[in-house]
Amino acid sequence: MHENAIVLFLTGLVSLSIFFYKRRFKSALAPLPPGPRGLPLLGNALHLPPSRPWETFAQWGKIYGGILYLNAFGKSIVVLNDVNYAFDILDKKSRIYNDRPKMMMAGQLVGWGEGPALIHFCDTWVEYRKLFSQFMGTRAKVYAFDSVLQEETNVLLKRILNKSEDWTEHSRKFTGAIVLRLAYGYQTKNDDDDALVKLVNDAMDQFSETVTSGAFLVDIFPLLQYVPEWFPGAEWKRKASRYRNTLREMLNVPYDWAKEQIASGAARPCFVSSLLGGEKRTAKEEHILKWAAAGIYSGGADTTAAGIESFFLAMTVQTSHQKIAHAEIDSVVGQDRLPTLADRARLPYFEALLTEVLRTHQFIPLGLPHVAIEDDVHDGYFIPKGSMVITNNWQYCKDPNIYKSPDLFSPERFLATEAHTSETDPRNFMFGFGRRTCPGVHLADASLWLACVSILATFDICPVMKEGKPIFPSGKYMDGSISHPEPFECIIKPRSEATATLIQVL
Ligand code: HEM
Repeated sequence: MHENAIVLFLTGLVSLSIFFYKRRFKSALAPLPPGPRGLPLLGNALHLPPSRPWETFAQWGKIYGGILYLNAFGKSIVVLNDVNYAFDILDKKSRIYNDRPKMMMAGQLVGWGEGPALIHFCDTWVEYRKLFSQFMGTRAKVYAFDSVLQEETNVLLKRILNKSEDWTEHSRKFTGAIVLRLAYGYQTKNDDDDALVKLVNDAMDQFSETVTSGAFLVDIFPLLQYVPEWFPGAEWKRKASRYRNTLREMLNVPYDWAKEQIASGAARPCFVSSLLGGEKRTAKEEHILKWAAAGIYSGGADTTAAGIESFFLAMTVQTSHQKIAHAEIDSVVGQDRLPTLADRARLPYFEALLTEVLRTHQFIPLGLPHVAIEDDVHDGYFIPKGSMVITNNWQYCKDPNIYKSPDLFSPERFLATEAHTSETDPRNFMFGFGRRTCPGVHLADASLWLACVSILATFDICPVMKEGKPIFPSGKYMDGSISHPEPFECIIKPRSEATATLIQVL
């Protein structure tokens, strides 16, 4: 017994020594990636841009290269400005880069840290990924829900026809309705008064507010989490508690509704019904299912809506490209029916146009941060364990090494001809990297395609005219991890009487 303890003690000591030796060895041999020089204790905290950080990161990239290192209050941050670093580090070494940073306000105090997008690398996260893959892991699985996508697209077109100026709101309702139907089988009726839609939207707004980095001091000084709610000035702590309650409701109310539907035999096919079935589940299994269903809503609604808004923005400016797409849709689909997912392969110009919109309008400019779970040396640089690794997707789309004349809006770059091959599809990186890559990629791709092609098949989108001159939108994007275009006006009108009638009779 006594000998065993000594052996255990010595083994532990040797492992620890090897660990520290390896770490020192790695860091001694390899320097940290280059980056702006920081101040003692604060590091680069004062350099970190409060707004549109992707632009500043790209400028630093010009000075320091494709990989750069920052430090904020002792926390290591590695920014990848070159997509090849992102592929080599986050895809090829995915095993050691699939953690997420601890977000004190959104993750810990409000509670989103238990959900699929923010949870640490652990068995529960593996379970989430399995469930997503079972339900929507391939294009074919998502296309099996094409009637849901088609019905909600019809509703979107009707709303645009009735009140075109509210197109932003319509886009959000469209994506919200799809994810609620797919996650819970819940079909929104009059969603202006729909309590469930309001509940999930409130939770999502609160998520966006709390997940924005640097918005809450507790994210920078985690010790503040121990401040009691009654403490003068601790409004943020009381806010965390209110938001936590909204989150709990958002998790439970739609899930319990879906369970009742299953029990009464009225459930529509959806994520919860397909995975829960009629079987009794353990509390742990239910917990995972509940969070995974909420992950579909939180991951899918705002992101895809930002994509549709970006499409409206691009079409307002790129009117000549819009005309070419109109002609293609007319020749393949005509004006007496709407396009369907089955038409996709026969609309190559529209496909290229949408791809160019995605390249030129990056609405998730920095992806979601990954965290290194081990020390690493990459390309001669030391990346310490715990480093937050950020991909600058915004910069990849502007990189002249990937795209010829990147500032030019040219769908043709994605049309392979005998003379040239198609350039890199931005979908290869805009959905993330490694094992954390977006599990909703096929759903996002299908719903975005169907909404945008149907809008173009039926409407003309043009700039507002003032004194005979077109007023083009600024094209600027707002701050936020999901970045929406700054509000702008455009004219949306039916292309013909035939397309207006087509929508009215839907
Ligand atoms: C155009 C729309 C969308 C874009 C651009 C997008 C993009 C992304 C990105 C960049 C990430 C982070 C990947 C990484 O860490 O490397 C992500 C994660 C995620 N997305 Fe999406 N997404 C979209 C739509 C959707 C949809 C429709 C769903 C759900 C059905 C969804 C669910 C999720 C979830 C659950 C995660 C977290 C995955 C994890 O951490 O393991 N997303 N998405």
